[in-house]
Amino acid sequence: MTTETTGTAARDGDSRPGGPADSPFIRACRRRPTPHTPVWFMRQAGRSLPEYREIRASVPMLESCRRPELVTEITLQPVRRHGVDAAILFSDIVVPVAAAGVDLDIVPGTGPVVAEPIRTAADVQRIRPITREDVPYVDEAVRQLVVELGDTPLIGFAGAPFTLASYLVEGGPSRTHAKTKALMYGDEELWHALCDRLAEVTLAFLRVQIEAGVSAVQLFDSWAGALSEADYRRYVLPHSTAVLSGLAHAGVPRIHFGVGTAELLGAMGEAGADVVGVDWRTPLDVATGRIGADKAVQGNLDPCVLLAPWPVVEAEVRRILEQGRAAPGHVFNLGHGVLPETDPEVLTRVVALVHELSSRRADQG
Ligand SMILES: Cc1c2[nH]c(c1CCC(=O)O)Cc1[nH]c(c(CCC(=O)O)c1C)Cc1[nH]c(c(CCC(=O)O)c1C)Cc1[nH]c(c(CCC(=O)O)c1C)C2
Repeated sequence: MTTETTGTAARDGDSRPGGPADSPFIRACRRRPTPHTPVWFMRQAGRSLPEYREIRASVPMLESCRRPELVTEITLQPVRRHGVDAAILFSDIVVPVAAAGVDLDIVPGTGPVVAEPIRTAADVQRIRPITREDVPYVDEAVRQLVVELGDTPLIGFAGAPFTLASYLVEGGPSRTHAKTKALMYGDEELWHALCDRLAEVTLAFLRVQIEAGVSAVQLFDSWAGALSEADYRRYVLPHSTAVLSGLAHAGVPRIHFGVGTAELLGAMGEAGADVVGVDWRTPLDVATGRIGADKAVQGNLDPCVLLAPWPVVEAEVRRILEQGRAAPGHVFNLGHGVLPETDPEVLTRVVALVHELSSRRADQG
């Protein structure tokens, strides 16, 4: 496939049988009928896979995100092993922020750690706007992957302004997001300036991935569930809307995900999503009632259930498929990322089970 044919305009009308745009995953995102319920797993590339641990043993996390040949290999691993319906680019939400000039590292066993946290207007100015030249390795990896994946769609992603702001203001992972909220409530102008800048970086990063050929994008606002709906609407929604509505004409479905967001599901849909990710706390039929019939849902198996005996896993998969029927489109996934201690064979079995149960139902009409 040439560069021209992977462009947005071509993909928009590209629903030729067999192409990624006609895959069960993209069809479900667009609320079209599918031969089976598509399934992929957040954090499907990662420490649950021995082949991933082997590659990463000698390469630090951020460096592995900057080496296209490693990104390609790691992204493909779960597709080969599990037969999932979509690949997700191997990267991290802090990759574009590092490219924007923020000094940070991803520390094993901890996560992102920022050398000098962002807490003043001058700090915000240290976050530069980015272009493709700042993330050439992402552009290159996506182009390689689109060729390697053939008919399997590739999901691009980025962190949403609130979740990124939390790492930048706290300086690292936080349970309470206390410093972030103190800044948000204490200096609303500075808060919005920070989120404006992060929305700009995020939008640019997603556009690079779309130009390079990803078939869908997911905006991770993992920690938005820390806020009330009123505060979410006031402090966060405008910025996530700037990102998602900025991609309204990009021709790819937009997935919006967070954890603990039962009260925010309606607002997260309003931000301009085609698909809303739901964690395990809200049944998919209830979630659909909150999100509305004009959006698909993604989720929502509790990642901890994968550590239980198989009959428990099987019963939960059946329940979620059943409740997912209330939605106009359902992408099966976990409610959050795969835990490192998960047996990868269980993931493979879940993919087969989702396909088997849902295609039997499709056969019956
Ligand atoms: C595999 C991995 C990643 N990031 C980190 C790791 C662990 C590094 C290691 O192997 O040591 C550090 C890494 N990066 C981050 C964390 C979380 C730290 C915390 O608890 O705050 C860790 C351990 C921050 C991060 N990073 C990400 C999020 C949003 C998703 C989520 O909520 O889990 C968040 C919050 C996105 C992310 N990060 C990653 C992906 C890969 C694609 C896939 O899903 O297969 C994705 C989508 C990759």
